[in-house]
Amino acid sequence: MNRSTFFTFRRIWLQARPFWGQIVLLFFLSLLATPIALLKPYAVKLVIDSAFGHEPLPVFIRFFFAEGYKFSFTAIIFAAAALVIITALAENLLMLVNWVLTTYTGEKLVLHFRTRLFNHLQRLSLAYHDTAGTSDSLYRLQWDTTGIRTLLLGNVAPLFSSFLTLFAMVGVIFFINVPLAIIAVSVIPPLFLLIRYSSSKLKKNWEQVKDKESRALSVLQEVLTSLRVVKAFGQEDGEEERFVRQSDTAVKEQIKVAWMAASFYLIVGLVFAIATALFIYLGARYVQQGKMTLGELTLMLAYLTQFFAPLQNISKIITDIQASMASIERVYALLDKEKEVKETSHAAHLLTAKGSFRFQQVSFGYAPQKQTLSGLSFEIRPGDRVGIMGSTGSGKSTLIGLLMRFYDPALGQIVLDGKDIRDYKLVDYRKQFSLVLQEPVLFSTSIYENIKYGKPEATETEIVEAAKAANAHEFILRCKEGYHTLVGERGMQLSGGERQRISIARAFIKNAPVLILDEPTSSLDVKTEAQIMEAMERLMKGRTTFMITHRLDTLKSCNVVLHLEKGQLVEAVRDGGSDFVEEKKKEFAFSA
Ligand SMILES: Nc1ncnc2c1ncn2[C@@H]1O[C@H](COP(=O)(O)OP(=O)(O)OP(=O)(O)O)[C@@H](O)[C@H]1O
Repeated sequence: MNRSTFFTFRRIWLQARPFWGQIVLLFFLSLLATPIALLKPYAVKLVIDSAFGHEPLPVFIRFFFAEGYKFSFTAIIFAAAALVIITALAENLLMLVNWVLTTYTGEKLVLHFRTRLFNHLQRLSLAYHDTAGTSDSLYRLQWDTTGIRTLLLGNVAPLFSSFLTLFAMVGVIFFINVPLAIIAVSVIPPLFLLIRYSSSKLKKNWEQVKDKESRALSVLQEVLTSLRVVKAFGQEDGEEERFVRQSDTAVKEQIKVAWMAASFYLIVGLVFAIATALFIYLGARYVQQGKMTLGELTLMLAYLTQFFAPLQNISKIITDIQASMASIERVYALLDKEKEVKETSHAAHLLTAKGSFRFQQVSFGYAPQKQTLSGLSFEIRPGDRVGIMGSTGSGKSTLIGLLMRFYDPALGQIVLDGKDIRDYKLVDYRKQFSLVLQEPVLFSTSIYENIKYGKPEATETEIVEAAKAANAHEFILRCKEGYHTLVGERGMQLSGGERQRISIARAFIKNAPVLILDEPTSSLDVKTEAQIMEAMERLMKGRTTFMITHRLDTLKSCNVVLHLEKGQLVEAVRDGGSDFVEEKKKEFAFSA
């Protein structure tokens, strides 16, 4: 085991801390399997050597019989039959307890690991998610996390008990016959060399399989979440082909792994067969020469199979461990990704901000070599209504991303109420914002729950008030189940205007001092837009508002206008909104 594998094992063991008790108990239960395995073939030896032959009964069986019955034929075959039943009963009882405890511990272990990853994923920066995409994270969350169950319960615990059974078997067969035992044990060194060689290769292949499978899943996810576009462009067959192509590469990798594992087992089987052949040849000679009884040979042969069983188990488990380790390492690779926006050690609590912002020479780029925003400086007072305009790709959404601390500036600083925003607790800071997007995001639950999302402790009266303020109450009452109507995945069962009104109600109920509006009416018809603008006017009152818009008329209601081009602030106008807009209108008419 190299250093990094050892380190990963240590992390896994620490991760499983709440379940140490159960894991250790499972381990002890598995130890009971060894004496049972040793007792199982003993009944046949009793019948051959003691019932038909003249060997005395072993002490531990003689103990159960009255003096006169110790050597009778009936007593011996009765003892053999009883031994079969008792060992079978013990074996099955053990299996039952093992099964239940393994399922319980395994499911809890995975859930615990999955929750930790989910928690981390939600806090990873948007920059990470934008680059990695959701399906890879989903695959790691759903499939790779199960590696911890397979490793600790399906691999490591059985590995220990297999080793113990192996040692016990070695002891027993050496006790019965030394030369035969040497033949049996001679398979161990070549077997371990083989395991060492193939397990490192298998691990690399398993990593490839996981990677390819996660890519195939990403095609599925992309298509299922964009079905409208796929259907509209009649691309169903094309997408199917893309899915099959991606899945095919995963299948090819799987086949490679299967080939490697199967060839490995083939060689292992061959090694065992050669040892067994030698064993039978020598054993038969010993019986012929009277050096051992037939019962002993039968018992040795049974032990030989039982000696090979843990060895076979060990080789299988060590190769299986590679798959679990590949999965777990993928999970840890995600857990090790630093949350990009971090609080400073002295981050302060913030209850309700006044809402004044200052950008000081702020620069930012998604990639280190390319600046998306450069040297932005401006000042916003509490209650300002800030319109952000600029051509597409000029950096408006990026500016909002920085404002909400989805990203941190590479240079410069953003100050809220006189303090760098990095010096506030992140949770408190984000509570200062309400967000209304062009494409409102709703969750697949009821209208009621979607509004409540803005304030989980809200009462029913507050929810209805918020809906009224958002001009949403009437349409909600017209829905079949009123506030308890389900909105479908991402709110798809509602119209764009209805979704927007719910998202405004959600912003109302949050009652945050800063409001972000990202072109909230640009995808609506004129009548709906008027109703929504009216609700929005109410929402903006008394809050610092940042509004991204391409519409010059919307800018008229703003007292500050920021004009971005190519990541730079080309104009910042205060209290000249109308004149500025008229000027721009002329400019655009001229350039058109
Ligand atoms: N997650 C991202 N990773 C890398 N580059 C990005 C990312 N998001 C945006 N960009 C790039 O940053 C630049 C500014 O994008 P941004 O979305 O801020 O512009 P915008 O002004 O809001 O555009 P639009 O009006 O079209 O929405 C663009 O060149 C864009 O390609």
